Amino acid sequence: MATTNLSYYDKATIPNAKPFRFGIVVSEWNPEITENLKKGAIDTLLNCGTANENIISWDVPGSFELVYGCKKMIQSQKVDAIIAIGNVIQGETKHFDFVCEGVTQGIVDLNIKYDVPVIFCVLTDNTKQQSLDRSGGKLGNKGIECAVAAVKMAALKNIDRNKEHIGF
Ligand SMILES: Nc1c(NC[C@H](O)[C@H](O)[C@H](O)CO)[nH]c(=O)[nH]c1=O
Ligand SMILES: CC(=O)[C@@H](O)COP(=O)(O)O
Repeated sequence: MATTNLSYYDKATIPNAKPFRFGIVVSEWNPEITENLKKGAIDTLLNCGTANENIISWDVPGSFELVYGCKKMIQSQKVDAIIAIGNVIQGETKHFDFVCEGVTQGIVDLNIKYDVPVIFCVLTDNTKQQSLDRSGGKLGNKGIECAVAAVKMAALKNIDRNKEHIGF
């Protein structure tokens, strides 16, 4: 059964994003999809109070390189959360499986190793239509969903700071 719409959120349930700085790492494979995911994410971060100058975005060649790009961003930038954006579409061979497995486990590993939440915004679809439907189509935009997750996780990361300062 197809998923529910990915784009609905209630701002009242989301911490104020003003204090936070966000990283976005974007795969250049399937740019028609990943650029829409990126736009949805940025629009949502701004709508939740993030200052434009507090969003830093890097591109990497493919979803498999998202792991290294996120690691490099964690090591060199002061960010409160990172959104890893990619789109892997099934081809003729098992390559899809290995790319998806690699980026998935790699992002899990980053969340374990470092104290910066990395949000999994990678569409792993059987067809391009499934990707279109989830990047601004009839099922919404996963970039919006992941930006909301990034704001909530940034607040959790800073839970020990003054609570009213981060909107609890
Ligand atoms: N087929 C897709 C790829 N493949 C490229 C890999 O991500 C990687 O860049 C390459 O194996 C070199 O290390 N990447 C996607 O993001 N989406 C695809 O559909
Ligand atoms: C999903 C992919 O990795 C893309 O490179 C398609 O690969 P293939 O058609 O060779 O399986």
